[in-house]
Amino acid sequence: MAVAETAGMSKAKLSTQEPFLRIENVIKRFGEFVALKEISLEIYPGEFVCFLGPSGCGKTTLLRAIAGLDIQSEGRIYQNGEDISALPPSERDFGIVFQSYALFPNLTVSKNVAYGLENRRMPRQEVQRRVTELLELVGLPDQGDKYPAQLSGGQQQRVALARALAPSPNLLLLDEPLSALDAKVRTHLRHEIKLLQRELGVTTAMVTHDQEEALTMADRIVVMNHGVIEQVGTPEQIYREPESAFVADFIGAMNFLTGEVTGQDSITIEGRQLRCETGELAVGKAVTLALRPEEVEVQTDTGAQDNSLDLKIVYHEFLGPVVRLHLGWEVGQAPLLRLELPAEQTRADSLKNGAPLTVRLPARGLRIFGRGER
Ligand SMILES: Nc1ncnc2c1ncn2[C@@H]1O[C@H](COP(=O)(O)OP(=O)(O)OP(=O)(O)O)[C@@H](O)[C@H]1O
Repeated sequence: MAVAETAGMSKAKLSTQEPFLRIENVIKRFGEFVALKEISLEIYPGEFVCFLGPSGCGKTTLLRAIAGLDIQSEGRIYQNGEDISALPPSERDFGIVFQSYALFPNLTVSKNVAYGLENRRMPRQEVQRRVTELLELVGLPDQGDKYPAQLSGGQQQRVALARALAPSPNLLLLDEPLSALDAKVRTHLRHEIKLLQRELGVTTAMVTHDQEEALTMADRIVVMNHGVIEQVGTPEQIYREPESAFVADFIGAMNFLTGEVTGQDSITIEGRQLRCETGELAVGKAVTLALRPEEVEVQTDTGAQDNSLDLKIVYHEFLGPVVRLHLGWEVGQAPLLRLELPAEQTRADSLKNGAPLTVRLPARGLRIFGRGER
């Protein structure tokens, strides 16, 4: 099925396919406030796409526009080649799961799952067969006669998923489906939803503000901020090649250093010269350098090396498997960099606050953004 092919598909491959969902210049206003500012996006058959961003960035508004629950103020939405821009939700082809399970409390689990099918006047026997199939699919084969209040949060969310999938929609919309659950259940269900989505091959868009959720579940992540899309890419692209300082900061941990361009391959930070590809940037331009903590190298051999800095441990935190070090010029000053080292490879006596540490900032890891972009 399309899913196996879509997972990890390259950009080039994706663009040769017809998108299943095409969002074109969508604007959504609430009075004076513009929640979505000309959003354009294509989602391909069988893809699992996550809308990720901070609170208020517009991800739920975008999902609701796709569902027709909040019609966009401008722009068009096409699903499977059909212009659905003005269709009411009842005439669109999707299943949706909300954060709050939104099950009918007075109906049994089976009746909840059957709800959409009975509305479509499916014959009773067929409804029963489908409900049994769905409950098995979500791992609740024996719970049909219970009421929602008799189930745990995770189980209720499985029922909500079964209900959304019952009419075999071609599009599954998930609005923070896991955020009300405790951490262990969340991680487990994350994996199960992903497996189920692959098995069914249903095109899926999920809203989340949890970057780990997006990184582990999505084929592609749409990073949003203030009503615009900052970047669209595979989890790896988003993590390794952030296109803006916002994305670099929002996904994973990042060190930011302020500096100034001094040549085509050099930058200074606080008077120290670093080798770094600066491309077309003008000499004198103020920039922000970004480097992941795991890209900072501890220099053990003596002798001057490119891009090395003699720093001190300003403070450190023991996190079990790793020790997080905050490094700066002097103890008492704001730290400049942070990095993590495996706890078992670090001697406790070498980790005293104030202890000197020489680190290297490899040129290949340094990303440059214009100052003030964040
Ligand atoms: N019905 C509405 N009336 C007025 N403003 C709204 C309405 N719905 C959303 N907004 C505003 O639009 C912006 C985007 O809201 P949206 O719910 O899409 O954000 P979000 O990214 O999903 O955030 P969160 O993670 O907090 O749910 C917010 O500033 C919100 O206050």
